[in-house]
Amino acid sequence: MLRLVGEDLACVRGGREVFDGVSFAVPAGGLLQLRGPNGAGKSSLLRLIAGLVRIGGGRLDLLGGQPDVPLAEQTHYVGHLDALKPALTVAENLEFWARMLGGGDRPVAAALETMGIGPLADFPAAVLSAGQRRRLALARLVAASRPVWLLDEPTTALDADGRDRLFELIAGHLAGGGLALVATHVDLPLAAATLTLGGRR
Ligand SMILES: Nc1ncnc2c1ncn2[C@@H]1O[C@H](COP(=O)(O)OP(=O)(O)OP(=O)(O)O)[C@@H](O)[C@H]1O
Repeated sequence: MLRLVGEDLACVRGGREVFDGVSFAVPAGGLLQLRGPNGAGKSSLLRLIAGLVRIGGGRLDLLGGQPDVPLAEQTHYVGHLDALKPALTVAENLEFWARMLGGGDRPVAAALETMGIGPLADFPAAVLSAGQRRRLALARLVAASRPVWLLDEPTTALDADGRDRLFELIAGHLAGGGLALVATHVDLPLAAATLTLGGRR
């Protein structure tokens, strides 16, 4: 069974230790909520798991995953920067991401519908509002399926409908045997374990 295990993890950025001694285990169907004050290292931990920040110490393993596929390629990381190409349409942006992520297994139109932005498919991404951009970034989760979701403040800019769609998406992912780590300052209406990072500034 799938299980993401971090043992005694350390992270150094810009020559400064952000955290050390961080351990957790998230099983299939599990949600780990990352809490802690600004600068505690929540984003750094997600980026470390996504392979975007080097591991400074400790071990990180995805047990029961695809042994020949690097962990980073089994994760979906949705960060603060929505990383959209403004000149492309909403649908083209998602097609681009689905290809990048090796997905395409689910139709782009359905992924846009899931986040309630189907009618915006042919709009240039440049004209989207902050909440619409966030919905498009989250639609990537649907367009390409990966077992480990790493979501950094995913509720930012979302209205109540957007949040409901996001929570439904996460719940469906967990019910399907995936797992998720979510850095957030708000309480999620989903059963979750909590990992609180300290506050070295
Ligand atoms: N690219 C970087 N280079 C050097 N240091 C960085 C970099 N990014 C973040 N840091 C530092 O790492 C520490 C942890 O930052 P991080 O963004 O992981 O915290 P966070 O818990 O997600 O904070 P927030 O709640 O504000 O989003 C901070 O001290 C920050 O200055």
